[in-house]
Amino acid sequence: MAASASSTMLLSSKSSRASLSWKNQLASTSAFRVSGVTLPRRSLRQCPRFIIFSMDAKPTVLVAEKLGEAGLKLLKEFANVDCSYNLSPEELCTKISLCDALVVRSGTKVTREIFESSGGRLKVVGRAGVGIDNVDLAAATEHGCLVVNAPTANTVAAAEHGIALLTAMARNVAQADASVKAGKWLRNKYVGVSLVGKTLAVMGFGKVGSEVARRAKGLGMHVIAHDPYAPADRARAIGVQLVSFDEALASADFISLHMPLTPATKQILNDETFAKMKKGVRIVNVARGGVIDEEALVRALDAGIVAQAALDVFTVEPPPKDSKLIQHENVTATPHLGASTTEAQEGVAIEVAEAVVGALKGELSATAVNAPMVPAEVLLELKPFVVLAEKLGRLAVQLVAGGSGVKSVKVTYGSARAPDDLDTRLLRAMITKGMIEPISSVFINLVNADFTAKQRGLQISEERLLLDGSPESPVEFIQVQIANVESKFASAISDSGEIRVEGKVKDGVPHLTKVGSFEVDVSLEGSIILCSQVDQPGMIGKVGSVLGEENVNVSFMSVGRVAPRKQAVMAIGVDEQPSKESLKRIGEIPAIQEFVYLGL
Ligand SMILES: NC(=O)c1ccc[n+]([C@@H]2O[C@H](COP(=O)([O-])OP(=O)(O)OC[C@H]3O[C@@H](n4cnc5c(N)ncnc54)[C@H](O)[C@@H]3O)[C@@H](O)[C@H]2O)c1
Ligand SMILES: O=C(O)[C@H](O)COP(=O)(O)O
Repeated sequence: MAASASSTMLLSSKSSRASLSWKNQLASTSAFRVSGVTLPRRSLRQCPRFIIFSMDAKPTVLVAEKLGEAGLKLLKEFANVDCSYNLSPEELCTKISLCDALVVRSGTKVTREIFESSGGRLKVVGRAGVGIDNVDLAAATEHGCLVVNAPTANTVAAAEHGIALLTAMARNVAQADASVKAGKWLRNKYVGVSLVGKTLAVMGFGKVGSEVARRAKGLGMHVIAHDPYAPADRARAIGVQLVSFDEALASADFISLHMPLTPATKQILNDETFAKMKKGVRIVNVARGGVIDEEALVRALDAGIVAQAALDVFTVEPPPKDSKLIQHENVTATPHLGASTTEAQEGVAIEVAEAVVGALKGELSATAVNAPMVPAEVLLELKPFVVLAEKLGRLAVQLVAGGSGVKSVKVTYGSARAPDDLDTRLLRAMITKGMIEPISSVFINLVNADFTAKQRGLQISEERLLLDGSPESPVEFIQVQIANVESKFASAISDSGEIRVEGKVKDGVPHLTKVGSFEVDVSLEGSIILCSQVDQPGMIGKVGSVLGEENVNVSFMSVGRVAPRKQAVMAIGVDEQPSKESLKRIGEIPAIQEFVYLGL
């Protein structure tokens, strides 16, 4: 098999200029990285197509917002880096078709138009921070683009800023500072409130929320938290009680917001919920502006329900200059500074650069936002089965008669592993890839496999068959069945009426071991010819000599039969594609009832 036909990278695109150039370079490359492991070139045939990347190629990374030096250095070691800040949406759309990865902070909207304008070249979006609400994840997934973020490096900075706002608000630091600078000395006006003994409700008890809680306890506050998804024992461990949303609102003197902006949290603080709060409550928001209905907050401030608010984030950033909220005397505002410490920015830059480089190298990222995370050791173990899965998908779909329309696919994994000890997402993605790519122009990868299958109305159900024996190998066999279709090779229809192909990995090489109800054994390394006939002597020789005359090398031959001299299926592995003329001659061999050539 030609290297260029089987080699591309994790997130490549059929139409990508970059992947074409990588493919060209692959032809002269002697080693490849597969999920962090360097493989010799001859291992290519056994590698899943979407996790290979040529170490010689240099992708292009567009850094659209200021990134810490250490991160830039990491990116430059691996890629051509274009730092272009303050691009207009139109300029970004123009540039993106020349880029394999894009790195942003919260200031760039990564819209559907950007993915569409990339022409399939954009493989990775790196968000140098936590929140990915500025990235159209659905569009990224549809375009097979991986989104990675930097979820941990700015946690402490955000928590510290939350505490800074909490204490500054309670003591009117910002307002008092402005008044002193204006030549005033208003000691009575800026009398604050104490924190000790007050109840703080942390809304969203994730990374930042729990760090805020820890620090607030150090200030002597009574801390409660609301988070429908947080484990109670994690809260208990730092002396925080998890409470319902309404209970948090009703009992808090201070509310600090730390949830992501999602459809469920959008404007979660609104007229109705402000009405449930203690009069004189104080609110801190270092999460996202959109979780507060800002007009309702102004009303609540005017009504004295909310005594003060300290806000780092806004629905529109920057907010309009004449915003009533910003201008409100009881509001302290900062320009989205939560993550802006020197330390956090260096950390975030390194975290995102590592994730982007890893993704471009074909490693499955630990910080992937729109793809399942498959740990490296699982990936390594599944590698040969991943190849098998794709090839079975390719075989199965080629056996479908034209006009049948594939709707329902059942995959059975025979395994001695406990059910929760086999992660099949990667295998499912490869079967999907094998089935869809030969019949469409879409390039399938782990990011878009399930989405694309769903979009095409392809239902893939999975079943585990628990086998006796050693669970050393993750999978004993994989069976792919396509229901409710006709086959162009009738013998591929099983006793139960579906097209069925089954395969195993033998000595690291994928083999086809069943077609319909016939047992065969042929290595899935080249392409395959399947013939059906009544079992009789001389058939292998007849077909072999037609192929030999054309110098087509036969790599494997195997005959599966119901019983001696009864119906049989002959599977022939070939290294080269036979000509139409040779295939016609095979079909004309009198004993052959039907045959099909299946490219892999
Ligand atoms: N201002 C800044 O510069 C800055 C810096 C860092 C993070 N952030 C923002 O802070 C927020 C939290 O970041 P994180 O790193 O802690 O994220 P995280 O994912 O660790 O925590 C978010 C928590 O919110 C919880 N949550 C989800 N829906 C909820 C709901 N309806 N009600 C209550 N809780 C809910 C989740 O269960 C999770 O525990 C994000 O919005 C992030 O973008 C802002
Ligand atoms: O979600 C985040 O990480 C913060 O909001 C930080 O955003 P920034 O990278 O734009 O500072």
